[in-house]
This record gives sequence, C-alpha cells and structure tokens, in this order.
Amino acid sequence: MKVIIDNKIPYIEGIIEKLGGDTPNEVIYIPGTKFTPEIVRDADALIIRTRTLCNRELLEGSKVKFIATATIGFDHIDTDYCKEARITWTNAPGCNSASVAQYIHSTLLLLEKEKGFTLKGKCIGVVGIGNVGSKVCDVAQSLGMRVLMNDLPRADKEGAGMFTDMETITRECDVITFHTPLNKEGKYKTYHWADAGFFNSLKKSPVIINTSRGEVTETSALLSALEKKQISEAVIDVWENEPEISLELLNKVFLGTPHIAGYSADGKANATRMSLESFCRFFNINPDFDIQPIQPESSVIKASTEADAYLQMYDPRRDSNALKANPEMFEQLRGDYPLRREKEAYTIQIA
Ligand SMILES: NC(=O)c1ccc[n+]([C@@H]2O[C@H](COP(=O)([O-])OP(=O)(O)OC[C@H]3O[C@@H](n4cnc5c(N)ncnc54)[C@H](O)[C@@H]3O)[C@@H](O)[C@H]2O)c1
Ligand SMILES: O=C(O)[C@H](O)[C@H](O)COP(=O)(O)O
Repeated sequence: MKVIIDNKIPYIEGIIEKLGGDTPNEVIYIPGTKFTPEIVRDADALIIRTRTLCNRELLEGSKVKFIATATIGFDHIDTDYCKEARITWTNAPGCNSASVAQYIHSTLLLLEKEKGFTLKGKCIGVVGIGNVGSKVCDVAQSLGMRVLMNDLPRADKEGAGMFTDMETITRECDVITFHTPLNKEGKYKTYHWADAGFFNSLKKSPVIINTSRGEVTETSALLSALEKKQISEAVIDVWENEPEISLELLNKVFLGTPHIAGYSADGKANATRMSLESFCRFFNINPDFDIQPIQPESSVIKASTEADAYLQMYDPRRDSNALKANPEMFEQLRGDYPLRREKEAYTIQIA
C-alpha cells in the first residue's frame, strides 16, 4: 500500500511503515503544501494536516480511498467532493483541545499580570461549546470568572437552557473567545462572524481571543475595532490568509501567535495516534503500535503561585515575541515548534 504523509506530523515515521504485516507500506513524506495530483495519483491513503487542501483539483483521477487529517478542524477537506468520489476521511476530534485550553489559561493569566485585568468576577463569553470550548469554560470558572456559553447548533438540539444568545454575550462580556469550526455557509455559518456589525454591537470593549480559524474574524473589521477601542485587546492565534498574515494586525495585538495553540506534544501525539487508528480501522490492519509524547526536561515546577506555575509550563509571550520579530517565518515557527507538555506531565510545588 502507498501512503503519502505530511512530513511535519510527529511520531509517525517508523511506525506506519510496519503496519500492514509482511508487505511493508511504501511511505512518502512531503511538505503539506507539496501534495500535487501527480504525487497522489497512485496513493491509497493520505495523512495530512491543515496545509493540504483536499479537493477535486488534487484528488480527481487518483487511487486515494482514505484521508486522515491529524487535526481537529477539517475545513481544508472538501467533504462533498470526498462523498462524491467515495473517499473516506477522518479527523482527530478533541486531540489537541487541552492544549488550546492551556493556551487560553496562560493568556488569561497574562492579561491579569501584564494588563492589570482582574479576572475574578469578570464575564467571559465562550462561543462554541465543543471539545475545546467546554475545557475553556472549566478554566475560566477555575479563575473565578462568570461564564456565558453560546452554541447555536447545540441549543437547537438540546434546547436553549444552559446557552446564552449572542446579544447577551456582546452586552455583558469582558472577554469573548471563539471555539467554533469554520463553517463557510448555512444556518451555522461562522465565516466572518466577527464583522463590523458584531464589533459595533459590543458594549464593554471586551478582549477578543481567536484560536478557532482566522476567517471567523474579519481582519479589517478587527483592526477598525481596535482603533475605535470597541475592543480593548486582541489575542490572535489564527489568521486570515496564513501564512501571509496582516502585519498591521500583528503589530496591534496583545498576543499574536503562529497557529500553535494546539501544539502541545500531548495534542500532537493524540492526533497521530488517532489518525493511525483510523487508518488501521479502514484498511483492517491490527493497530499494533504505541505513541507517547516526549518527556519534559524537568517534570517538577517550583513556583510561588499557581499562576506562575502555569506560566512556567507555557508562556505564550515566547511564541508571540518570536512571530512579531519574524512574521515572515510563520510556517517555519510552526514546523520547528518545540512541542510543549500539558499539565499532567508536571508535578507543581508551590513554595
Ligand atoms: N488554534 C489551534 O491550534 C486549534 C486547535 C484545535 C482546534 N482549533 C479550531 O477550533 C475549532 C473548535 O474545536 P473543537 O475541538 O472544540 O471542535 P468541536 O467540533 O468539538 O466543537 C465546536 C463547537 O462549535 C459549535 N458551533 C458550530 N457552529 C456554531 C455557530 N455558528 N455558533 C455557535 N457555535 C457553533 C458546535 O456545535 C460545537 O459544539 C476547530 O474546528 C478548529 O477549527 C484550532
Ligand atoms: O484543527 C486543529 O487541530 C488545529 O488547528 C491544529 O493545531 C492545526 O495544526 P496543523 O495541522 O496546521 O499543524
């Protein structure tokens, strides 16, 4: 069997070759942007990240039967075309959700530390209560914040009960954080959701955080909202037109990172494991492999406060400073990212 794999997916090389028993798989590793119709034509399976657009243009006339994306989001896969071409695809639901929650946790702590933004008692609106959003709600509650949850698809299915409408969120929130997929159309469209109308409706000049997809916020409207002080700060991990991002926006945000909120070693290991499990299930192969994230250099964290301990585990200023210093290195900063660990990897000692 021939498999083409994005060469920035960790923990996969050396494992997939052996899956398949007596006949080792033929595996080719290439950069995510270098998948072409010629390269995929005689492949049986692709294992990709967000950088490979899987559509008719790439896949038509190929042998590809199975695609696994080692990510939560799957807006880079044309699911209608895959259905038409009978190509099975899978993503890795929840794989790096704890990593994004860690990013938001440290970001909130930095707002308090660097901007004098007292978290306790402030109101946060979490938009999209799925794998990531629900963990973000727990983080915000643990910091003493009042949490309002918006999730239109879930409210439609489960009843409005625990959910809040956007009108209330725009009126009451001091922080609004986005955790929806990128839906390009339909009832639950999120493309350019945060547009001029959204920013005009804000009542409390909140902090806006986007770790979902860049296209959920409209860049020009976000810039104008910052200029008009309709929002007090922006924290942006995902951008329109990555890697050609708006430098004007990068210069104005409190934290601007190169789409690495989900880049914990734990999240990447989960993504690879889930992709290989789906691959084995599809091709009826025994999933005989073990994937573990790298160990931290030191597993004990000594700190004077819990907040300091969390910032020792992960401080997004490092990633933001690196991107602000070299925005043209957006993809390189991602590709060479020193994977961090989540809190389960550490013992915290508060002295
Ligand atoms: N920055 C990163 O590194 C990173 C990492 C992981 C995920 N993500 C992005 O975050 C998104 C969320 O991840 P997740 O694991 O929580 O996904 P999920 O599918 O578990 O949850 C998404 C939630 O959004 C809700 N939703 C959909 N449309 C909505 C709308 N119009 N209004 C309100 N709610 C809506 C869904 O009902 C669902 O509950 C992913 O799709 C991905 O694009 C980014
Ligand atoms: O959807 C996701 O899982 C995240 O956006 C993910 O972290 C993106 O990582 P990439 O595939 O671009 O390495």
